[in-house]
Amino acid sequence: MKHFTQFEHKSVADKLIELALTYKKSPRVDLSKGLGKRVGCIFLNPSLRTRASTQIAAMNLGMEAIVMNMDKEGWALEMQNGAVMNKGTVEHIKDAAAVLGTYFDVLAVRAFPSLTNKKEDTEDFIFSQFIKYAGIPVVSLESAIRHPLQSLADMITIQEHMIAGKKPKVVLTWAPHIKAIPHAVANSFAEWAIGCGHELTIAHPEGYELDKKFTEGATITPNQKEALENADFVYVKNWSAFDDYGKIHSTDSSWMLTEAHLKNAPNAKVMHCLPVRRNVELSDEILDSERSIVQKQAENRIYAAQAVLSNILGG
Ligand SMILES: NCCC[C@H](NC(=O)CCC(=O)O)C(=O)O
Ligand SMILES: NC(=O)OP(=O)(O)O
Repeated sequence: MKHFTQFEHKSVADKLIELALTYKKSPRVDLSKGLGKRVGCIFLNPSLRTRASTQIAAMNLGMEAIVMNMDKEGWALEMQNGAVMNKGTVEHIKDAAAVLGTYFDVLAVRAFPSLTNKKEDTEDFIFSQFIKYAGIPVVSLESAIRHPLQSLADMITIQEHMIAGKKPKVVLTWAPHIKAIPHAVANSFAEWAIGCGHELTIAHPEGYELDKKFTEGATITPNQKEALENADFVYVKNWSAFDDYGKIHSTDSSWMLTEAHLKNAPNAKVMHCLPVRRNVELSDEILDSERSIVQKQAENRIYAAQAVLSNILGG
């Protein structure tokens, strides 16, 4: 594997899930694999899970991880080719990424969307600049359009909790939020769930259609109640409008998932990537109940990252 940026193929996903579960049983079984290797974790946006789990994953492989919170402690990066840099930006991505490429064996990057420039965001412009100029393998720590390490952890978590021999009904439901939120987690979850062969239903209010390239193969409905019937896994997530790019069309609190929403889904496990706005997206009663597997997802972020780094190291 060169870069890790998106779902490639079910066979690759299956191998990564299997390797992650091996590491979960014996986290340090490959402790010598990454000795002498370094991963640079570049954050252009905040993080709790991705930041810590990627460092732990690297340490479990004997790698050194260096984290740079570029949004707070780095030079302001210029992304536009040919820019006359006489304003706020200090260093061009061409120069910065090339330097990072000489310091590290693997580069891991978080670069959220602007939610104002649809063209640049959908092309994953900023993230692609790192791939273009670093010259080493690049891992996505959430880009403008995808969050593949989250989705891999989600697929591992579903595999661990599904009933053997029963094809689970997986539902991705939109939830309210107070802010305009990226599409990356929802896009990626759809891409991986469909790619891994799960039966996926996506429920959202009118106006919240996701980019079709991620949702082909899913059943899409504005009827949350119907979607939730007999669900086995319910992934709760807010996203802003995609067509009317980055806008908030609804804050309808009836979409917040509560126990009452799940009366026809007695076995449903509830998922969220975290951080979650309690009692806005999801109720306390669900998050604090046996239904919630959000902590399992967060734990699996370590082994997802470890499987990906191990695969990139090769051997
Ligand atoms: N990395 C996981 C989620 C990141 C981002 N959440 C946020 O921006 C939450 C911000 C807030 O709640 O204020 C998202 O949903 O795409
Ligand atoms: N789920 C997730 O990516 O969390 P962080 O934003 O805290 O890294």
